[in-house]
Amino acid sequence: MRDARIAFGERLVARDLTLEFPAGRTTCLLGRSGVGKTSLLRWLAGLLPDAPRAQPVAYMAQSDLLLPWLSVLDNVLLGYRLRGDRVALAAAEARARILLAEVGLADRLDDRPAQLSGGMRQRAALARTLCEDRPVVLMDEPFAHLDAVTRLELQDLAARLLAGRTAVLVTHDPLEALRVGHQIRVLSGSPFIAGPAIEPVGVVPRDPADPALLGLHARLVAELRGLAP
Ligand SMILES: Nc1ncnc2c1ncn2[C@@H]1O[C@H](COP(=O)(O)OP(=O)(O)OP(=O)(O)O)[C@@H](O)[C@H]1O
Repeated sequence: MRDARIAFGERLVARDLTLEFPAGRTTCLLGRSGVGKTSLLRWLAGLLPDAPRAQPVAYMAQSDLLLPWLSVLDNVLLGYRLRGDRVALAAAEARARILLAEVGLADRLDDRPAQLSGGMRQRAALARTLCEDRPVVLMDEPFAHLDAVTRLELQDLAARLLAGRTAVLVTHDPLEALRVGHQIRVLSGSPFIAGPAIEPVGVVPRDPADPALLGLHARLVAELRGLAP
């Protein structure tokens, strides 16, 4: 994005914003609550009035946006159903079943979203996003509300499935950014600016016990604590 402006009426979230999201890589966005992370994702998705029309993206919003009257499996396949491509739908169904097994919902395919816990709904939403075969994937706190072990497992899964795609992932967790991000940007200020790109070494998903990661984690936490909310 180049010289972009993000605003809601008088409220200026960002101006003259130039950011690069390397192709085929995952960029993680960190920043205090309210700084403008979701707004940036929505801008990238072409969902804000000032934003240019974007190419089709897979977008995982902060709320799971599952349709209550559809089963878990049908929710994951919703995009394919709406596009009405029967051939793509048949192929996607096999992929959806595998993904739902990988997020631990193999025995919940026929449940309605209301029958799931919050974390399960989030896992279903994650499966739906990853099932959409799109080159650009935008994810807003995809692993919030999950227990620590599930969170690590799904970070691994997402890192594997996002390989080769251009992904932008918003998170509040610096360690998560360090595990799955090829590039990390910290947003701060109002209107916000993005700090320099941090590019941890090693392949993703990185080992959370890697001492180099823990050093960077301490640095990121200190940086975030120093920022005004
Ligand atoms: N639809 C909207 N109308 C008016 N103001 C909005 C709208 N959406 C966001 N804002 C404002 O834009 C600013 C950035 O909000 P945004 O949701 O992008 O922050 P965030 O960094 O994603 O926060 P959080 O981490 O809490 O989700 C906030 O001041 C918010 O009030």
